[in-house]
Amino acid sequence: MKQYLDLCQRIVDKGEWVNNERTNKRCLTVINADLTYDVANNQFPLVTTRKSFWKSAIAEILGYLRGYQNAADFRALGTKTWDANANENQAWLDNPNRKGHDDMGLIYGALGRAFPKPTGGSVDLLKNIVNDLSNGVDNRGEILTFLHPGAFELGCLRPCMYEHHFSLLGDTLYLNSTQRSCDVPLGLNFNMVQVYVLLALMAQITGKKPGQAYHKIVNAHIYEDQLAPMRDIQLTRSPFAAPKLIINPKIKSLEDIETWVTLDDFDVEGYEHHEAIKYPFAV
Ligand SMILES: Nc1nc(=O)c2c([nH]1)NC[C@@H]1CN(c3ccc(C(=O)N[C@@H](CCC(=O)O)C(=O)O)cc3)CN21
Ligand SMILES: O=c1ccn([C@H]2C[C@H](O)[C@@H](COP(=O)(O)O)O2)c(=O)[nH]1
Repeated sequence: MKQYLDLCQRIVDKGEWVNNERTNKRCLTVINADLTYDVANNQFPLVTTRKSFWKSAIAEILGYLRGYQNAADFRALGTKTWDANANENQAWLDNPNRKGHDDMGLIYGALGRAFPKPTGGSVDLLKNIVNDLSNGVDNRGEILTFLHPGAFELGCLRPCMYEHHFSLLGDTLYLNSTQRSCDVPLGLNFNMVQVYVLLALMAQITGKKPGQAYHKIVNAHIYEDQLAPMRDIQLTRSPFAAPKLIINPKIKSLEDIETWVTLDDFDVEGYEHHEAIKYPFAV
């Protein structure tokens, strides 16, 4: 939590204003931040200086792992967070590749679960990684990527957290996740949860011990209409201790994640938080 607040404070104190064309808003911006999550000791990086809707964040990452590309599928899992990007962004509404209401196009898991090969056909990156790790193999390239520059015009948004690289040292699993663009008041709340859950879940289904998760952020920003609530409300609050994440131990395979896992299989213990803050969302 301290590292999150430090990043917010750094943006407020040292950020530079950058005009963003896609959203037509200005963003107070810094370049490069490195966050670490202690999954080994179950220090769940949930924001406590406002109420965090952690179940929505887990629904998003489950949807990515399942290869979803439709906002209705994300709603069925328990989050409405993709509705606006699927249905309210004019550039995507005008894009001839959009296949109707709720379509998000070729994004995130839709790419990572069927990454097109230059020679034809596709690779299920996630399945290969799970197979390797389950067999104790780390080929130094256990990379789940959602980034395909040739597919940008086929999706409603380029992936923000675009790469997850898994590593084994003995029977301990590590994760390095990379994010190109980060809406710190809204998105990062979720992204910290997602990096943590991804390592915890992958360790559980491959029979490894979770170690640390390292989260690299390149462009970290606060939109102009989010600055006052961040600076004048959230940053004046004192954080509470980190809660614990409980994952149903019956989740044992990638197939479990693909078929029956729901948000009921996740719980948080000891979550003390301040009141919710409603931050504006830039579409
Ligand atoms: N501008 C922007 N910021 C983002 O963080 C973001 C995007 N766009 N587009 C793609 C996804 C969607 N994400 C979202 C979308 C909405 C919320 C949001 O409204 N959060 C509220 C309430 C969540 C709830 O009730 O479930 C919050 O207070 O955290 C968060 C992340 C993250 N990503
Ligand atoms: O997981 C996510 C997804 C999105 N975001 C934020 C980062 C930016 O504010 C927007 C995406 O806009 P781009 O113009 O494509 O950079 O969404 C996030 O923080 N986390």
